[in-house]
Amino acid sequence: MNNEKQYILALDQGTTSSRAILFNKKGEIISSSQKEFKQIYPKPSWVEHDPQEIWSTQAAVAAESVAKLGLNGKNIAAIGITNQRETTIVWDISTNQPIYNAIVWQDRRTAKYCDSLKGKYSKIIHDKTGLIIDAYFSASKIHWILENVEGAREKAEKGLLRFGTVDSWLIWRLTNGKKHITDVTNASRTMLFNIHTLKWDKRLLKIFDIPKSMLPSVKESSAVYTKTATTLFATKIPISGIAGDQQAALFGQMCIKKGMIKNTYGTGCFLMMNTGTEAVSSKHKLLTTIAWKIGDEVNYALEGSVFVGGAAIQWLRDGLQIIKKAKHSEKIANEVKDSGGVVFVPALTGLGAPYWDQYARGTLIGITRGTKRAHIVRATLEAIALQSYDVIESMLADTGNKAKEIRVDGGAAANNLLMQIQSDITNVKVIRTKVMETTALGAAFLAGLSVGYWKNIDEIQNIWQEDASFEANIKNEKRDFLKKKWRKAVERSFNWDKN
Ligand SMILES: Nc1ncnc2c1ncn2[C@@H]1O[C@H](COP(=O)(O)OP(=O)(O)O)[C@@H](O)[C@H]1O
Ligand SMILES: O=P(O)(O)OC[C@H](O)CO
Repeated sequence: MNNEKQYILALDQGTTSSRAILFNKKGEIISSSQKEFKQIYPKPSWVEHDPQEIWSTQAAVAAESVAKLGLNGKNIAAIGITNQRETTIVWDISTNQPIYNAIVWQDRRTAKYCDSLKGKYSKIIHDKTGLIIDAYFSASKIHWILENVEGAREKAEKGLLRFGTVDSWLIWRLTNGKKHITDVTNASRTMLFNIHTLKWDKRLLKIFDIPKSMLPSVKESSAVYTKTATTLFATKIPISGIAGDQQAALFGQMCIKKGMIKNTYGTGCFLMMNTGTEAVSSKHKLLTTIAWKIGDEVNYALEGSVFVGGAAIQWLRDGLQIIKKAKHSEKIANEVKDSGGVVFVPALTGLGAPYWDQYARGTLIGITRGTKRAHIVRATLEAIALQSYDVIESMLADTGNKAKEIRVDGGAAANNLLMQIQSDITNVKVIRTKVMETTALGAAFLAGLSVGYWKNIDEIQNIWQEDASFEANIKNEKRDFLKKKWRKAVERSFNWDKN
């Protein structure tokens, strides 16, 4: 193998776009391509994607990222796959066609069905899967397809249907229908997988009435699973890493030791803490999930998601129209030294972890005649940090750990003031990584490890680099004051939309 001309190709299939990124040995991006695809909203609260478009955009960016540097398949040492999680695709192996659109993780059509399971099954499902019963996860979406797509149930009983999260679907296509596999991280988001035994769970399959023949075989996150067919690239390339996008980001941030935390500030904020080889059951409504399995060792994580993170800044821009660009929020918020008593709870779509109140609504409170635009913008940055703090505090309470640092990435992590506020409020050092594409980087690391592109995790750890760090710089009284006001405001946002 000529190492100088060998790269790792990461396929990052996200909720709004498909990306392909080529990394070199130093973990640097040498090429990338991205294509957005259609969001389909057939009814309020329903969200779908066209699985064929997921595949065609992903294949197109993969080819483009390689071709634009004049490279070809021979220059790719391995492919790593990372993906939007929970999104559910069911296809028919006799036609090789999906029988319905992909039902996206955000889709709420199965909320009532999930509610009907709660009384009887909450504990057993939580004990086995680490998850809280919700329409978010794949199981109820598969159930819906089997119940609502004509002929689906009969086909499933005959063994003709396959289910996959997006990683499985991409691998099915990359191998021309030869491999039906997934990895433990994606399996752990289906609500059908026992995260302790690492097996599909018979009882859960019965509860959701799903035949086992539909499910992929479950692999570790870093291993040579198969090679690509020669349709996309003329050469057969090993596929050797798979992880759901938040888990891949945790790995890309090299949060490999127990207690390490990452926060991705995108539309929402996705927080994860590595809990080592122990699956910690949360007392604060966080999810327990598999971080990765490498060799025989499984690492677990606690996860908490904040629904509205950077999206609060989008709302200032597009809804209130008090800023022109997201990045202006930093300069404007810096015009004032604090929010002047204004607190904003951006519960625009309810509140996620650790509150889980779907009826909470946005609450802007503490306004006086002296309130200016800058106070509201600053309160919005504070809100992103305070929501993240709530999740981190829950993680620390669940584990008894002390946080040494928080590693951050995502679009809004570019905002230095937000990062400073995060450190001030949490009283923990915040470290922004140099390669902000940590999700793709994580998938590349997992793929590169199993083909020997990188020798071991120690070698990868030396690649990970910090861009900037932020240390807490406020007095305890001010921190306590901010938290106290925040709690008061959050309470006022609860249940607002309930009759
Ligand atoms: N400088 C900034 N300050 C604050 N928020 C920002 C900044 N730049 C981008 N954002 C916010 O970050 C989000 C985009 O981040 P990104 O990681 O691309 O999100 P996603 O992957 O969820 O689409 C948007 O919600 C945007 O409002
Ligand atoms: O595609 P993203 O980055 O919005 O991530 C989606 C998550 O995996 C959903 O759980």
